[in-house]
Amino acid sequence: MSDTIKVSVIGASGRMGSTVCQAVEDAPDTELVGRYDVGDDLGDLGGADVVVEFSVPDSSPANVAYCVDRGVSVVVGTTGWDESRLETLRAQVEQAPEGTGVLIAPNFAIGAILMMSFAQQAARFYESVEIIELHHPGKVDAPSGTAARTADLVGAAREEAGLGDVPDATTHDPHGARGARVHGVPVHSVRLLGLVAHQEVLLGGEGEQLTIRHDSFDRVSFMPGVLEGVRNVRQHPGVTVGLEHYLGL
Ligand SMILES: NC(=O)C1=CN([C@@H]2O[C@H](COP(=O)(O)OP(=O)(O)OC[C@H]3O[C@@H](n4cnc5c(N)ncnc54)[C@H](O)[C@@H]3O)[C@@H](O)[C@H]2O)C=CC1
Ligand SMILES: O=C(O)C1=N[C@H](C(=O)O)C[C@H](O)C1
Repeated sequence: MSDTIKVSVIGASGRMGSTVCQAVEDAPDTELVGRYDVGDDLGDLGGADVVVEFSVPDSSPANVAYCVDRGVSVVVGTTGWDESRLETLRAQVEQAPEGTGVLIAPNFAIGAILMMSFAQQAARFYESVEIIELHHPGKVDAPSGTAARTADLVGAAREEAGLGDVPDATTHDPHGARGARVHGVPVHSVRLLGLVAHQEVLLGGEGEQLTIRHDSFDRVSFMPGVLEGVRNVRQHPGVTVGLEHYLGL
């Protein structure tokens, strides 16, 4: 392997993809060799060592499979990777050339990764928990991948601690005002002009509340994490979910 990592970006015209192209061009140890967006022939992926994929939930699995089939490791930021999609991907990676790695990260911002970890740690101490995620109105998926992952981590920690359902007397909710339930955790999605990506985890106990909040004010907040993924994905063969596994968290 040479020192410079050749990187192609799929979804390169999008909000995230274009920011990633700039970050790859600016970093001293990466070279941008391909930009692909909807309708483009992925061809030989520009001869990339690593592909970064930020497209849409319904297209991401096919894009990632294309790379994996060719033994090209992928850093995936696109959301929507539920357990059944992950299972299919794991089977594809098993058939791929040895050493192929895929990193699927619902959120690359260090603060968001810490927020999820803190929420997971705190979950067993509180009877009540709710998640509020707030994003720009251009976002196509709800709840956010970060909120879904946080709810999974918190829900699993609650189960392990023997906590039951969150206390909630609601019996009449004709408009769905109590939000969605993900792994038993109420999740509320806000879409508002001016926002980028924000989340609060509210934990409530008798006479107290703990609020864990993270804000991404700019998409540059995701770039150190994306580059960390690019630099390390080939040393992590197979499928890894969450950048925390590369950070020793
Ligand atoms: N993991 C993370 O840290 C973050 C993840 N995201 C996720 O990244 C994804 C993209 O977000 P944005 O950039 O804001 O969306 P966007 O809508 O600005 O960009 C998506 C791009 O993908 C392209 N595209 C659509 N279908 C395609 C296909 N079949 N092949 C190649 N390109 C295709 C679109 O033309 C567009 O240019 C979303 O799933 C979002 O939730 C967003 C921010 C951070
Ligand atoms: O679409 C976005 O913008 C974001 N998507 C990811 C998600 O769904 O969690 C990460 C971050 O919240 C920004």
